[in-house]
Amino acid sequence: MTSRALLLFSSARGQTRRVCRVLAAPHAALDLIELTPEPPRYSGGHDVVIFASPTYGQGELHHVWTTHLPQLIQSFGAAPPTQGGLLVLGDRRYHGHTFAGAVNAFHRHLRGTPLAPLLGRICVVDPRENPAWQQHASAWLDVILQEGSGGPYDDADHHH
Ligand SMILES: Cc1cc2nc3c(=O)[nH]c(=O)nc-3n(C[C@H](O)[C@H](O)[C@H](O)COP(=O)(O)O)c2cc1C
Repeated sequence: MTSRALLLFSSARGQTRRVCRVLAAPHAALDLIELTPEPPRYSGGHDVVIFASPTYGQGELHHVWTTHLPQLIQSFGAAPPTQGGLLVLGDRRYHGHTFAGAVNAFHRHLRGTPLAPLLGRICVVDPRENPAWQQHASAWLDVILQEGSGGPYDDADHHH
């Protein structure tokens, strides 16, 4: 049985949407779902769960996450994912003091919950400043998806 992975993202101006689409494109077993102001209806069935948010409001999560995280934690907590991670977008050039502050916000919300393991794999992306963001974030995603499939970490090495 193949395991399914979920990349749940929000985006106010389209950058996080673009990044998530690019990252998800090569992975057929990765469901890409956008979190919107409407209450999310999570149906379950994912072994791997990744949350992605841009940073807004002086180092905070995008408001859609702040609104829905408590309910999402409950929904996912019933059958917590075995693997996961967090993807955070920020802008170091114009928001240096609060750069990628959504990471801290995710920490405040998820620590002590069944989704706390997501805090173990965090990827920060600043596409304007780092032209190599795709390489960096794809490698991060590959590690999570490989772990989720239950295969040994260095399995790929044996196929070359
Ligand atoms: C009003 C506003 C506030 C922002 N605040 C921060 C911030 O505090 N820290 C940060 O790193 N980036 C901040 N950003 C940058 C966004 O996180 C970045 O542009 C991101 O790519 C936007 O993603 P989106 O297009 O998916 O909404 C801010 C952007 C805007 C427009």
